[in-house]
Amino acid sequence: MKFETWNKWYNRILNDFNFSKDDDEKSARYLNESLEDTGAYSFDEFLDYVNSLNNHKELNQNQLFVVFGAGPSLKENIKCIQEEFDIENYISIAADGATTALLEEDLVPDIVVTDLDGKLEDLLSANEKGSFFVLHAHGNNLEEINKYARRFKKVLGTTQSFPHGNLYNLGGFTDGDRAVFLAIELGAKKIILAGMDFGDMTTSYSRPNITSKIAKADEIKQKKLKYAEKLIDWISNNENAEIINLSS
Ligand SMILES: Nc1ncnc2c1ncn2[C@@H]1O[C@H](COP(=O)(O)OP(=O)(O)OP(=O)(O)O)[C@@H](O)[C@H]1O
Ligand SMILES: Nc1nc2c(c(=O)[nH]1)N=C(CO)CN2
Ligand SMILES: [Mg+2]
Repeated sequence: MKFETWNKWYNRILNDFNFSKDDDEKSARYLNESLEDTGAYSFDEFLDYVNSLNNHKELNQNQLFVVFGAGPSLKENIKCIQEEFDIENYISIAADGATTALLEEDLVPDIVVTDLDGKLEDLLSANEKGSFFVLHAHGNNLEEINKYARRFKKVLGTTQSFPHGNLYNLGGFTDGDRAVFLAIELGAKKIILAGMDFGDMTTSYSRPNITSKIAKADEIKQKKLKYAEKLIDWISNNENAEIINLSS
C-alpha cells in the first residue's frame, strides 16, 4: 500500500485518539535499532519465506489465509476451522493474544502480528516453535519494543508512521486488521477471519490481566475495534481478496 493512501487513515487516527506522532516515530526508531542489531528480513525475503513453507505448496494456486483475532468467538472458530477446513492449505496469521489460544490447541501459527502486548512467554514460545514475527512499533509500546524486540528471531518490522531503515508500513492499525493488510500484501485471494468479533466485548487473550475469560472492552478498546472493522471493510472493498468472517 502506498504511504499516501495509508496516511489519510493515519491522520484520522492520530486526531481521533490524540496519539503523538513523535512517539510513534520514536518507537519506530527503537525498533529499527534493535533490528539493526539482530538482523531484519526485507519484505521480499519474507515473501520468499512464506512461499517456501513446505506445508503450503498450494499457496500459489489458492492463496488462502486465515487470520485469528482475540475476540470471544476465537475458540469456537478454531474448532470450526479444524473440523471444516483443510487448515494445512492455509497460511495462518495470529493477531497477538490469539497466539495463546492457538498454542492451547497445539497449533503454531505461521505468522504472528504483534505490538508485544500479548502474553510475552507465549509469543516467545511460538517464535521458538517456528512462527515468523511481524513486530509493530507505535507510541504506546516504546518500552516493550526496547525491552523485548531483540529476543525475537525471523522478524519483519513495521511502523504506522513514515517507514525508514528496516521498517515497512503495510497499512492497518490494530494487530488484527494489520494481519489482514499483510495477507493482502502477500497475495491473498481468500482470507478467513476467526475470533474477529469486533463489538464491545473482549477476552483474556487480548487483555492478559483480566480475571474472567470475557469482559466488556473499555471505551478506547471499543473505539480501536471500530477502526479495525472499518479498515477491514475498506480493504475488502478496495482489493480483490474475498474476506469471510466466521464471527459475523
Ligand atoms: N472483540 C475483540 N476483542 C479483542 N480483539 C479483537 C476482537 N475482535 C477482533 N479483534 C482483533 O484481534 C486483535 C487482537 O490483538 P490485541 O488484543 O493484542 O489488540 P491490539 O491491536 O494490540 O490492541 P490494544 O492496543 O487494545 O491492545 C485485535 O487487534 C483486533 O483486531
Ligand atoms: N500511538 C498508538 N498507536 C497505536 C496504539 C496505541 O495505543 N497508541 N494501539 C494500537 C493497537 O491497537 C495500534 N497503534
Ligand atoms: Mg497487541
